[in-house]
Amino acid sequence: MSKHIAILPGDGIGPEIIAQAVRVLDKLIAEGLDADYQYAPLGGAAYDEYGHPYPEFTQNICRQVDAILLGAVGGPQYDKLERPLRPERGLLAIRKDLNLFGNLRPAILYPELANASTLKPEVVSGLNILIVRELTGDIYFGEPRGIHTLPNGEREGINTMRYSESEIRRIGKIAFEAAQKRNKKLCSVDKANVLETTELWREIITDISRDYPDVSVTHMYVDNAAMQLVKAPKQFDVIVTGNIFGDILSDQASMLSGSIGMLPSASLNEIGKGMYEPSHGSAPDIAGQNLANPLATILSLAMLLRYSLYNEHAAQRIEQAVGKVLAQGLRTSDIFEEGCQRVSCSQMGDAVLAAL
Ligand SMILES: NC(=O)C1=CN([C@@H]2O[C@H](COP(=O)(O)OP(=O)(O)OC[C@H]3O[C@@H](n4cnc5c(N)ncnc54)[C@H](O)[C@@H]3O)[C@@H](O)[C@H]2O)C=CC1
Ligand SMILES: CC(C)CC(=O)C(=O)O
Ligand SMILES: [Mg+2]
Repeated sequence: MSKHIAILPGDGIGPEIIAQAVRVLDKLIAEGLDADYQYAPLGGAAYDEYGHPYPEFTQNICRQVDAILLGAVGGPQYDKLERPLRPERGLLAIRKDLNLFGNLRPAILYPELANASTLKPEVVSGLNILIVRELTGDIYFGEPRGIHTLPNGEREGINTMRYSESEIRRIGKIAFEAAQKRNKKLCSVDKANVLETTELWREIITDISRDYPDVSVTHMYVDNAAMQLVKAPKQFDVIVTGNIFGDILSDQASMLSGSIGMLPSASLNEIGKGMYEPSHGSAPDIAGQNLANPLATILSLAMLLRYSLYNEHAAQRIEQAVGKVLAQGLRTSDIFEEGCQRVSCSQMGDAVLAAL
């Protein structure tokens, strides 16, 4: 049965990087992949067209399809809008609406990029970490929130960090199962020395660990985890953490793999429906210049094929094609080094297509 995909280009570099991933998808469809796709706006693009960052038009499409491929949202022109209308709220809304609580962010260093990392090659060579980030809870969603005026006339900003036991259990399960398929090491990252929310997090992860005796579990405070990721990143196999800590640590981990332009992601619900997007944002500083690295988006398409279309063969073909173009010495500016050939976003797309 044909699979349906929604393509949400979004804002900034979103349309440029998505265009390259869609060329790859087109080629797979032309060669027999049983899938079709349609476009819908999200974020600032949706606000411009429909007055809302996650309009009904997009909701109706995204609720029906099997998988979604997203570019990125946001841009300075939207930063003065009231919060509920901002692009980033559209992104949070679609994640919540589709219950995409399980965010997988693999930080893998392609051997050819060992020198692109800002860390010494011996610190990062062979790096292969999976960050499992909870995506629909925590301080990004907790109520109350807002900016209020206190009785003394001073303003106060409020956000609320919250996690229920069931939310922790379901992300914990995903992380333990992922660790079982890898090197069976799970590090749960929290701030249980200070925050009750994460005291509960640690208690529940410890409780679940009894169901996975083959996985060795450690717990680490987030400040130490940030330091250890730079000091000795290869000590980690799978990291599980909440929404805000995972957001920050995954950007940090991206630099271990050379560039944030290399880090794909999958956001899954309980029935395998997923939204796939690069871990980076809309990069307004380079938007419209054909400079962005499209590989994180192309690798996100590979994850879509693996986790929502159950087509491991096509996923591996894409990942191998990315390996090949890096081995050929082609580099967008973010991963460029002496002796390599600097290419644009669309030229990188050309090369991946040719290598497929
Ligand atoms: N998932 C999403 O849609 C996300 C959206 N955002 C939004 O994106 C906008 C910009 O946010 P920033 O904090 O600047 O983060 P960003 O990730 O967009 O950019 C950070 C830096 O990385 C570079 N960069 C990012 N992706 C790249 C790529 N594919 N190739 C080459 N260089 C790349 C940018 O040029 C910039 O220098 C904001 O409006 C923010 O809210 C931020 C993070 C995630
Ligand atoms: C709107 C933000 C939570 C997006 C982001 O930074 C991310 O998902 O990594
Ligand atoms: Mg982020």
